[in-house]
Amino acid sequence: MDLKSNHSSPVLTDPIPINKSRLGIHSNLLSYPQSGGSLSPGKYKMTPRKKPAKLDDVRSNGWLDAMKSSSPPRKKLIKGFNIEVAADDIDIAYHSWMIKYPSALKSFEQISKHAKNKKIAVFLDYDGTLSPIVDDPDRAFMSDAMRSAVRNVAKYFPTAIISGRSRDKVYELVGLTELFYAGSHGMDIIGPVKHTESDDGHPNCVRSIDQEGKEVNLFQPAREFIPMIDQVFRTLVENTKDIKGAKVENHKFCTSVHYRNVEEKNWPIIAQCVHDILKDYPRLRLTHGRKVLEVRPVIDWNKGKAVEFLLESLGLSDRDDVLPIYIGDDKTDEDAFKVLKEGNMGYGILVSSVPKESNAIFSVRDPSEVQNPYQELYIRFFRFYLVGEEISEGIGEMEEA
Ligand SMILES: O=P(O)(O)OC[C@H]1O[C@H](O[C@H]2O[C@H](CO)[C@@H](O)[C@H](O)[C@H]2O)[C@H](O)[C@@H](O)[C@@H]1O
Repeated sequence: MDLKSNHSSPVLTDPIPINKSRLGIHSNLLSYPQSGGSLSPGKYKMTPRKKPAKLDDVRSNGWLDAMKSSSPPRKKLIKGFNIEVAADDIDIAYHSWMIKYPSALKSFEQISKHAKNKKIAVFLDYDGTLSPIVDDPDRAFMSDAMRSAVRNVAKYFPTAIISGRSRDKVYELVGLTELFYAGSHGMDIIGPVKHTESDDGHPNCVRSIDQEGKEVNLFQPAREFIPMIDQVFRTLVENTKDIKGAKVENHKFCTSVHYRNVEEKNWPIIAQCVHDILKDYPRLRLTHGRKVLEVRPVIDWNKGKAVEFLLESLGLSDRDDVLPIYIGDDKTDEDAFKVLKEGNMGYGILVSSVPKESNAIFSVRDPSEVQNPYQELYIRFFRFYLVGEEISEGIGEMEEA
């Protein structure tokens, strides 16, 4: 992305597109008045409803299907027979899927060779990638071993965390000062100061000071949505308070409604609460995560754009000698995989224990498979870059450095 020539804000201004996919519903359900579009705080529509009027919207528009498939069950049922498919069958399906998305562990040699004489930049999602998925989002901790692997790799390769959580929260969870952080799906980025002309005058980029007292660039393309998101967050807390297990998080530039701990029979109710909010706020839209509904501004910004922004800030864009690697596990990471794939500029690695379509090139099964090759990456590249040793051994054959 050329920041110099692209100084326009990613915030979509008037006319606000009535995007059917914003609500994910058929056009005849979009006859609500376009109120709430103004960003003036006095004009927010705040009509907390205890109970959604009807559940038909979310039943007919595919939300429930998306909610059910957002974090697949461990065991599959054969439709109509209620028989569990044997673990072996699931393994066979997984192994055939891996022909299309080969294991990053087994492809290490190929990745390493392609990385020869290139500068690697590493981008990491947090939940489901660095930390295992757990029931309570407040207890999604990464292990010390994972932290140390990330720290070691970041010594040699610029590394950024790009998370759906707020930047402060993900920083608190990771706790490494040597990384760059992008929160709220890339809508809140702290990146390096690049002392070039392209820094000047970007409307959403300001100089700031980080926790270490270092000068940094703070990029917040959805800044004007902060009060709106806060109001939506508060309304959602109020409207879901009687739904057992529901949890709402405020990430400053987006808000998440978790249904992992909600009984499945109540999923339509939670979906309808979110649906009703979106009807009142046409400048917000829905995205799906793992057992979570996320409400965010209708702006042309996502994790893929965040990767491009960070590469540009690091002086690593439009270069043949750069190899970005992005590791992530959910739908929001697909935007980043797509940027790398379409730009033919690096590798997306999907973390998934079940087969699913992706724009990633490689796969790993779970966070433990992120950590091991990560450590391996460090050891090998340390030798390769600093000691000049050829990369020839197969993975797993390495002794500890
Ligand atoms: O972009 P990410 O760093 O992957 O963040 C995406 C969401 O992650 C968190 O929720 C997910 O992880 C939780 C803890 O394991 C789990 O309980 C939840 O079901 C998952 O959806 C976070 O709480 C969300 O706010 C993020 O948007």
